[in-house]
Amino acid sequence: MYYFIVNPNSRCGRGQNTWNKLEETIKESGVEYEVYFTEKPGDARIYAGKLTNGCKESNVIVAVGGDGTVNEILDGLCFCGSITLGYIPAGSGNDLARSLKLPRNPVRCLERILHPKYFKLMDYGVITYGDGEVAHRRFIVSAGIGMDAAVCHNILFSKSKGLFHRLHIGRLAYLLIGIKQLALAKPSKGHILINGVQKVEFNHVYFISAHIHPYEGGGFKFAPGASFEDGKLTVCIMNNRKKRKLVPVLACSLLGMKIPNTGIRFYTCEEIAIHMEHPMAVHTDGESCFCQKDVQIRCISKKLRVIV
Ligand SMILES: Nc1ncnc2c1ncn2[C@@H]1O[C@H](COP(=O)(O)OP(=O)(O)OP(=O)(O)O)[C@@H](O)[C@H]1O
Repeated sequence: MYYFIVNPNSRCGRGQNTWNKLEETIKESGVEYEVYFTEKPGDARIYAGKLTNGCKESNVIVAVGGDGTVNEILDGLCFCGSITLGYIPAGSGNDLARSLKLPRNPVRCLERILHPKYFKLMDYGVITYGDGEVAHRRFIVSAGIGMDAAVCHNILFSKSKGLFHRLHIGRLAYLLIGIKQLALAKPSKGHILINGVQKVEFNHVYFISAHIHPYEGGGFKFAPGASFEDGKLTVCIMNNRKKRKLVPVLACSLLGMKIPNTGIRFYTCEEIAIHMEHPMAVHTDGESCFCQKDVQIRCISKKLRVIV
């Protein structure tokens, strides 16, 4: 059985257009399917939970939307039966699709899902945060604290996002908001604890992101070495006394060029605890986890079966 969970509002309405293009092909294929449309944030998580809770059958859950929709679905999944995830990108950033090199044409993506040849057992991450009531949230692409998350928060609440998408210059919105956040960003002191044993202190951290996949923020290749099959997080730490040194790092990440090694450090680990002296914005797959001083992030190895 195929269950499609569609965010009709992803990329300011593109999700609905994408679904309209897909539906005819699905009907023609004769497969058994059901479709669920999200109406608000959180719906995809609820649908994914209801569809998989206690289910022992072999089902395919197909996300139609952006990285945020896949994030919610992954977060809601119950891994009790044989669950396979399919993804048809219809978002703004589409970092997961970029990493998996999925076809841009949604019908071609659908055909791969209806006639799958390749599956991958993929890692995912879990971020834990909160002082009183501790929250856990899964992520598929990356989670981070600091400037990158502030950009995500800004995009989520930006009024001009819709206009940029209607003009087909959505990536420009990310870039402009990124430049604004870079201008506003204030570094923090902080430290990390890698795999519970290695402590590293930092004096001027702008952001720390932990990656399962190399890209985040709509095409910034912050973690070129990240692999979704190694059971490890690639952690990227932007730490520099001079803010201007971050500009070439950000430019090279966006252009997919080799990142200069001044101001950026990488670690590979199964888990990391991050402490910042000041509360900073936190994101998972571009979705807000508010502002936090402490977060723990770990990698769950090869648990998610995905059609690629
Ligand atoms: N019907 C809906 N109306 C408004 N928001 C929704 C709806 N369904 C889901 N959402 C929320 O929309 C947000 C963004 O969704 P999604 O990630 O799919 O699209 P996007 O932001 O355009 O793409 P990307 O994350 O790749 O940049 C998520 O936070 C999700 O919870």
